[in-house]
Amino acid sequence: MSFITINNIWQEYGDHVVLERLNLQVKEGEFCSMVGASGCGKSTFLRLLLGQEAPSRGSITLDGKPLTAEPDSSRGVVFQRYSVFPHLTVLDNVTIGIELPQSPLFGRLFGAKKRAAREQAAQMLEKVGLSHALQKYPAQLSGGMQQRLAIAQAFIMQPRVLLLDEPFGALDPGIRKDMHALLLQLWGETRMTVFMVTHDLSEGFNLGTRLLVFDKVRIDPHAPQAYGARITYDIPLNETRLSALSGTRPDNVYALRS
Ligand SMILES: Nc1ncnc2c1ncn2[C@@H]1O[C@H](COP(=O)(O)OP(=O)(O)OP(=O)(O)O)[C@@H](O)[C@H]1O
Repeated sequence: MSFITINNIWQEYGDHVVLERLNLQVKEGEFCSMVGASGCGKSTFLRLLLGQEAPSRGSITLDGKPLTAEPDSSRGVVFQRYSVFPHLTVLDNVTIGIELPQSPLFGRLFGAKKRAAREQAAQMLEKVGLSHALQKYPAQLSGGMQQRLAIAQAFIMQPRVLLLDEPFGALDPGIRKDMHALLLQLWGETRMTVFMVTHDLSEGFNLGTRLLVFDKVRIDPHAPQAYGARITYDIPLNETRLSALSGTRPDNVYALRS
């Protein structure tokens, strides 16, 4: 059964058609890698999935219901350059991701619950290689470390849908490999549905269970903005990996098993 259904969506800004006739059905737990030429609308598509923008035409449904206008905790996101909370330490930046859903009113936990949340956050930060920087502030971190902090922040929330916009682009190759392994591990454990934009084809092929290629099929040389991109290829990948995910997604899993 389709979890996310994209029904003939178009996105236009004035007379600039960015996306046209996009149709897609995604089952829960799929990992969609998305590639395409620069400027063809991949990030725009992510914003539509996030609910940050509404499509000019067409509809998106999640679990059979229209996407809510405002992003909520069911959808987590990592942009290529993510802004973490500058006034919070590394540890607090991740702990708050556990605190907010459990204490929406105060945004804070106390006592034993707070200690457990900090412990989980510290474990996640260890997985992204930041255990030595728990008490630092984002401004004291390198760009790659800030990006890993952003990744830890998104992963700890374990959203139902994880939207990744070139999340590993700024990382060194060795660290990128570690992050790939971590993402696949968390995806396997939580059955998140993942949409990941990448410019690195091998990354797209290696991680995804599906590769979506965005491209224009119609081009008017006199009016380059008259036609938008659509999904021109939809290639199944790593199918055994998807079928290995059995059962239903556990609710409220904040503890990460290693
Ligand atoms: N709010 C907006 N208003 C006007 N034009 C926009 C808006 N948002 C995006 N665009 C245009 O839509 C086109 C697609 O942009 P988008 O960032 O989605 O592409 P992309 O495929 O993610 O590119 P890249 O791979 O370089 O990140 C661009 O030409 C951009 O200028």
